[in-house]
Amino acid sequence: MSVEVQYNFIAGQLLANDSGETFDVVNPATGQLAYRVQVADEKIQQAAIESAKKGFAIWSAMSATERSRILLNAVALLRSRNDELAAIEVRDTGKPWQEASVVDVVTGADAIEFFAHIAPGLEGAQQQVGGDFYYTRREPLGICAGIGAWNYPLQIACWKAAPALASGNVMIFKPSEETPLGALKLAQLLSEAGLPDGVFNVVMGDGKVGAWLTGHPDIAKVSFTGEVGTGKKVMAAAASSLKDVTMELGGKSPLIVFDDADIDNAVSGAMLGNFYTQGEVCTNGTRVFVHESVYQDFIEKLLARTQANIVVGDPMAPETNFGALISKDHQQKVLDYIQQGIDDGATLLTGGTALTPENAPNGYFVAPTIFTDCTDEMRICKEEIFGPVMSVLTFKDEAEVIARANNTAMGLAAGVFTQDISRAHRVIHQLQAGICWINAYGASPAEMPVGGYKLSGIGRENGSETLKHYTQVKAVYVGLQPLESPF
Ligand SMILES: NC(=O)c1ccc[n+]([C@@H]2O[C@H](COP(=O)([O-])OP(=O)(O)OC[C@H]3O[C@@H](n4cnc5c(N)ncnc54)[C@H](O)[C@@H]3O)[C@@H](O)[C@H]2O)c1
Ligand SMILES: C[N+](C)(C)CC=O
Repeated sequence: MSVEVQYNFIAGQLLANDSGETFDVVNPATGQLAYRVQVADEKIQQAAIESAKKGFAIWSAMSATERSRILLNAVALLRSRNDELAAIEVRDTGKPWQEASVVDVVTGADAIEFFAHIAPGLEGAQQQVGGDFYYTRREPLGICAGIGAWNYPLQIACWKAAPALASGNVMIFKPSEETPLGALKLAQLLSEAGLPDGVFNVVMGDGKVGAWLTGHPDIAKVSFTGEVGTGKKVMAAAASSLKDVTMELGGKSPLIVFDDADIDNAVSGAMLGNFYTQGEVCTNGTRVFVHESVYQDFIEKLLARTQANIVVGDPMAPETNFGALISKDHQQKVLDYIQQGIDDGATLLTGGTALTPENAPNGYFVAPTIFTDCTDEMRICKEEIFGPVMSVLTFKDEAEVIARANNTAMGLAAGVFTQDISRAHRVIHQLQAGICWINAYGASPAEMPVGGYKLSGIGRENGSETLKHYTQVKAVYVGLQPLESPF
C-alpha cells in the first residue's frame, strides 16, 4: 500500500526537499503508520527565510484592517472545515473526537478572530514636550518563528499565528514532528483566504530544525510551546541574536478543594484537570489538595465517576471520551511514573495499567489513574507526567496549603474550589501561577491571557496583552522650533 507523503509549505505552496529525507507519523490509537513527512533540508530552510522576507515586505505595508479582512476569511474557512480538520487532529494526537470536534479547531479560529478584531485598534501615543512633540508607533518585529508541541497541534499553530500576523509580522512555524499535519492544513487554508505568499510558512522536522530556527539571525522572535528543558535550550539559542521569546512550558499545577466547596463541582474540576485529552494538557491540576474534613466524600465521588463515566477506546467512536497517549515511548514514560508512585508508597486507588480497548487494541492507552496517600516529596507530585495520573493530597489549613501549592519550580496554573468568595480571591492572589481558576478548571477563551510564572514560561498568549509581545515601539521626536546648538 502506498503511503501518503506530506511536504513543507513555503511561499504559498508545497515544496519538495532535495535530500529526500522523511520521517514517519504514527496514529497513536492504532500504532499504524499514518503518513510520511519530508524534512526541511537546507534548500527548504533557505527558501523559508527568503519567502518570509518577501512576505514581510508586502504584509507589513498593508493596513491592519486589510490584514484583518484576510484573517477573518481564514476564520470562516476554519469553521466551515471544522470536522475535516478535527479528524486530522484525532488521527495525529489520539484525542477523542468528542473533544477535537468542539474544541481544537474552534479555539484556534477564536484566537484568529479575536486578534483580527483588536489589532486594527493598536494605537501609538503622542505627547507635547516643550514646543516640540513626539509620537510612538507600534511596529511589527519582522520574521517570527513558532515552534509547537503535540497535544493541541492546530490550536497552538493558530494561537501563535494569530497575534503575530494580525500585528503585521510573518511566521515560520515548525509543528511537532509527532503531529505535523494540522499546521500544514492551516497554512493552505490561510493562503486560500488571501494571505500573501511567504507570510505563513511551515517547516517540518524535529529539534534540529527547531534549533536552526532559534539560532537564525534573521528571525526576530521565537514563540515556543513545549517542555521546560527544551524551552531553556531554545532561550539559550535565541540569546545568540538577542531574539525576543515567548515560552509556553510545562507545569505541575495545584488544585485546592476547601471544606466548603461544592464537592460535585470540585470532582468535575479534578477530572477535567487530569483526564481531559487523556491527561496531556499543560495546565493540568495534577496535585489535588483536599481539605481533610471533606476528603472521604471527595474520594468516594471521584472514584465512582472515574470508574463509571470514562469511556476509553477508538478516539473516533462518538462515545469515547478518553483517547490514546501520543506514542509508545510516552505510554511507557507514564507507566514508569505510575510504578514510581507505587514504589514511593502512594496508594493506587484506580487505574495504573496500560489498556487494550476492544475497538483499538493496538493503541497507546493508559487507564485513568488516581493515587491517594501522596506526599509532597514523591516524584509523582513533583514532576510533570503529562498523562492521566492524579495525585490526591490532604491539608488542614489555608496557610499550609498555599505554601505547599507554591512549593514547586513551575507556576503555570492553579485552581481553587470554595463557596467563600473572600477566601477564593485571597488564596488565588497568593498562588504563584499565571493561569488561575475559581470553581472552574481548564477554560481558556481567546480573550484571556495565558502563560506561566517561574519555570512555566515567559510572555503570554491570547488576550490583548499578547499584541505587545509581537510589536515594538518606535518613538519619533518632531522638532517644531529652530534647533539650539552649542556648535
Ligand atoms: N504552556 C503551554 O501553553 C503548553 C501547551 C502545550 C504543551 N505544553 C508543554 O509541552 C510539553 C509537551 O510537548 P512536547 O513533548 O512536544 O515538548 P518538547 O519540548 O519535546 O517539543 C516541543 C517542540 O520543540 C521542538 N524541539 C525539540 N528540541 C528543540 C530544540 N533544541 N530547539 C528548538 N526546538 C526544539 C520539538 O520538535 C517540538 O516541535 C509538556 O511539557 C507540556 O506541558 C505547554
Ligand atoms: C492551551 N491548552 C491549555 C489548551 C493546552 C495546553 O496544553
